Amino acid sequence: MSGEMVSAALSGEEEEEEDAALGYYDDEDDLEAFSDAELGCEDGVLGFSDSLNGEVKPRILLMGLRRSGKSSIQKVVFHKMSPNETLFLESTNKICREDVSSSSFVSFQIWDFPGQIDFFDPTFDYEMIFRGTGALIFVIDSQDDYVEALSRLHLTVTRAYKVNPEINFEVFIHKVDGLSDDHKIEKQRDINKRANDDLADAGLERIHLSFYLTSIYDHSIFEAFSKVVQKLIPQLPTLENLLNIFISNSGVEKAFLFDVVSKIYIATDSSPVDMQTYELCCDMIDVVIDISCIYGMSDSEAGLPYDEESMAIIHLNNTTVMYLKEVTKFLAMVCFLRKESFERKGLIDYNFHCFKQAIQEVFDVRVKVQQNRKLLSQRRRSKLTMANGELGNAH
Ligand SMILES: Nc1nc2c(ncn2[C@@H]2O[C@H](COP(=O)(O)OP(=O)(O)OP(=O)(O)O)[C@@H](O)[C@H]2O)c(=O)[nH]1
Repeated sequence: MSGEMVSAALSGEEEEEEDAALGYYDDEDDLEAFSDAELGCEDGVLGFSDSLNGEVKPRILLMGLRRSGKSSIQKVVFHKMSPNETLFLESTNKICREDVSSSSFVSFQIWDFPGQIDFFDPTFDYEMIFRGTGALIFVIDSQDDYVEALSRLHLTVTRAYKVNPEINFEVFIHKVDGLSDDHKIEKQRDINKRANDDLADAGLERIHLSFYLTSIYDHSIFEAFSKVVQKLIPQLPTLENLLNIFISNSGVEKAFLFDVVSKIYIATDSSPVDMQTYELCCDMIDVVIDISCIYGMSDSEAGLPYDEESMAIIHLNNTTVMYLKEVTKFLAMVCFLRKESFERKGLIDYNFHCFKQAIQEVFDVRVKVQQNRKLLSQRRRSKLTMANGELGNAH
């Protein structure tokens, strides 16, 4: 009965285009607007002008003073580096940009600006950088004196806002692992107040800053990143709704949609998230990927050992079952349910199948819109070229 309800609610088109679904987020074909020389970049994987890609793959900048922890955050979240190894990371001496986009749902760029370089130098095109940005994360080292960091935050935020008022400004009060709970709250209150006072003095109180306490030594950095990314996903309400329908019809207590590489959750149902549940999900993803890496791949294979066959079941000692299943190339669902509910695994799997189809339909719409816009702009361009040609002949 419940299965039918879900299938009725979720199913739409009959055809299942698995390959298309798996390739939703590939945006390399669309990177056309700026040449590498204009961008001053080294690897050339960039498409600032392409706002559509920005919608499907949220684009995020990570900025902050020297040694605030930017590279460490990137390495720990996206490269599975252990926090202790970041002690040996070398400081970046020039403006350095790195893309994290090929293996994850999250498209993410780190702009590492060494302290002494003025990135508002007229030869440096900051307008172009901010124009295509969805979120700007500014990292402040909470264990250091943060007066300079706050003035740079103010400068960065005000300039960025002028270029693109749509940017979400996210402040990571970082390295809080060394602080007591009271001290953490006190730091957050102080930084929040000073940063907002500076904006008010400049008559810019409409700029909204969000603050997070983070550390690479626990899950707070993943949790904060999840919240930043979720704000940039236009399909979020639909994803949440689908997860709500799925859990209520399957006897599941909690379900998360995870980006497997980064362990960022891009959506969850509307019941509250507690940190422990989230940490368990992260641990489960680690176990699945690590075991698959060691035992699931042949020597010739490369890349992430994660495919449509990927799934795992873990029975906890408190009668809770954790169930992980592949949704797309980058995404997995992790759910929590009671042992009794798991006896109806057939129903859960059927509902999951409907859920997966619905997710594909959601992203299909985006792909179609993207393709239509591309076609339209191509037509416009060729019309313009023809008109110019005719004008040239008339002369
Ligand atoms: N205690 C603590 N130390 C951290 C944390 N994150 C980073 N660090 C340390 O901070 C130092 C600087 O980190 P980096 O990641 O190199 O900082 P960065 O901002 O990239 O520095 P530049 O490349 O100079 O701009 C390293 O020794 C890290 O181990 C954290 O959450 N807690």
